[in-house]
Amino acid sequence: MMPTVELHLHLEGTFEPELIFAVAERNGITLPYGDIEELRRRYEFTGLQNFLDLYYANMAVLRHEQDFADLTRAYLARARRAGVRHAEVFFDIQAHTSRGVPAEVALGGVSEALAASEREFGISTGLIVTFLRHLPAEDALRSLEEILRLDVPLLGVGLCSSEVGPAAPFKPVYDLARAHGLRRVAHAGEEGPAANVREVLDVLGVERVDHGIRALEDDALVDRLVAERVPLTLCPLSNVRLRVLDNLAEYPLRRMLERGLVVTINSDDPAYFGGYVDENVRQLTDVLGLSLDELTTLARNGVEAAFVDDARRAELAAEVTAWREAQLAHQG
Ligand code: HPA
Ligand SMILES: [Zn+2]
Repeated sequence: MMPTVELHLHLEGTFEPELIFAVAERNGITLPYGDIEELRRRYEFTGLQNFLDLYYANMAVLRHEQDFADLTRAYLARARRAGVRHAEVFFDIQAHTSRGVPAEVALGGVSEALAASEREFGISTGLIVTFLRHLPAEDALRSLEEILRLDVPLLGVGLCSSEVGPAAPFKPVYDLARAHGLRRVAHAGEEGPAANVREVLDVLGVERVDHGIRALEDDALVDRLVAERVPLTLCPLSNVRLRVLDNLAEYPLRRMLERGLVVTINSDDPAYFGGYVDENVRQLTDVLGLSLDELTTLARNGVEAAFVDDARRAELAAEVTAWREAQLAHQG
């Protein structure tokens, strides 16, 4: 199994139908679907918004600290089987506080599970709180101020949800994050144009771009991303399911690698999009015929793009090299 760094993963997007039903039941909540099969039949999306509607509806059964811990542990257990060695996970805190779950309850459960991850699953972790672009930026700022007062280890901040309206109003959020030594990422160039990628780089000062696939529409921007080695966290199965692309065969991965973009493969919302990171890599490898060199580059890009210290980066890099050598020995 290829050792993998996962950098674009929404914890709420790992909420599998079986666990949704189990958590709903123990919380005394009746779901608007009769059974798991009926829920699964809704997993046909026409675009980002139509997916987000279901994603927000399902996460509303999460109420107690244990629910958030169970969600996080279930992801980590599955990620381990996918070869994930380091994960920087997104958590949509406002999607929980806005429906009355206290930030300390939601973050308490998530961070408890993340803190045990190295010991339980051998996966080092970091927590990135992602603010919702469809809500006012003032709400995000208040939310970050509240989180900073809590005793929760935080790696960074991000921005997600519908890619409509400018990102610029979120600048105070990113400035505050930077002042507190937090790392900064944002979704851009998924459904929105390349100009959105420029905006999060120039105005928010992000260090990685989540998705960013539509940056390809702007040659000068691509040159800049290459020159500055700004990583793009790609999510191939997500892009196909949300109709950013028609099918995986059209995925411009090889073009991006040949251009020298620091691209990484990730799963986004694997419970909704048909596969965890191993499945994303497997399907891309089958459809595009990725070589061992290309897979190695993808794995090394993940190591480069991770927000880890030098010691952890060296360990992760050594695992990739050991995997590559085992593959070469196997081929030879
Ligand atoms: O793919 C996505 N895009 C934007 N916001 C999201 N929140 C969960 N998944 C996504
Ligand atoms: Zn995402």
